[in-house]
Amino acid sequence: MKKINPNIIRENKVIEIRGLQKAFDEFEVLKNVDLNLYQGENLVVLGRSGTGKSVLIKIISGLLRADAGMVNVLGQEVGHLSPKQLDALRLKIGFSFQNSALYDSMTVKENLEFPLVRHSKHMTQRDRTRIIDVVLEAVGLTKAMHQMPSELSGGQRKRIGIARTLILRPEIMLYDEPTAGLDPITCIEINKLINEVQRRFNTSSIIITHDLTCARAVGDRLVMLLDGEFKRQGTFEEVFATDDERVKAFYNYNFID
Ligand SMILES: Nc1ncnc2c1ncn2[C@@H]1O[C@H](COP(=O)(O)OP(=O)(O)OP(=O)(O)O)[C@@H](O)[C@H]1O
Repeated sequence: MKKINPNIIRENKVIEIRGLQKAFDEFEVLKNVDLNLYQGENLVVLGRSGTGKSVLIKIISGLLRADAGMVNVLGQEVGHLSPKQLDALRLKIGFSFQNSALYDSMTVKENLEFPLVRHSKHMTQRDRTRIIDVVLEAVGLTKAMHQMPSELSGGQRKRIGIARTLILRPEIMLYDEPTAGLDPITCIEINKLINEVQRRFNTSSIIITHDLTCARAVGDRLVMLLDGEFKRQGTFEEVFATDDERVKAFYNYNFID
């Protein structure tokens, strides 16, 4: 189980969502979502397939518009931002997606350089190299600097994907299924890395996962989406201390073979 994280600042909500609703035609995916992400916190979002976790992430990052409710990210109401303001906000959010989508024709270094060249045009080559060194060291892959993505294992690619996300020093990290498709030992390494990123880069994170071992290792707090609302929240033990069959089924799926 994760130790108590002393770096969470509960007075400071980096994400605040109230009464969020989103439907596609008749299908109400998010019915009434309230959510806080506190500064320095790792928040795990659990939920069965199709419950709207990705829709939630897309609304937070302004890729989808909510039908109703308030979504405030880093002090800004996402639904009220111009495209330019949204782009600026997105630079403060790091996305780590399931297929870390590295450019296959570029070396690891070139992959990491790409966001810097694009978004920090006035940075010197020396500063770029320094930042690349910092993030590669943080993910434990300094030796992979000149390798091609095809020469890396799935776990290493995941690490480089996280390094590329960190390179612009985001305040918020969004991890979508960070351990999907990885073997159990590599999962443990990625869980450690998620906690290390939180500690070292002082990020606040939302981690979407079905993997309860991951949830227990990285989550300071967990929330579970059930029928379009967050009906359970707390520590791992608190979330699963219930007779609700839907929650029990989720637990049993993970821990009983
Ligand atoms: N752009 C869209 N248009 C129509 N329906 C959509 C759209 N995006 C998502 N949905 C529907 O919303 C529901 C929730 O989708 P979402 O991708 O958020 O699920 P999820 O909880 O992330 O699932 P998974 O764990 O499988 O990724 C699904 O039924 C999906 O078909």
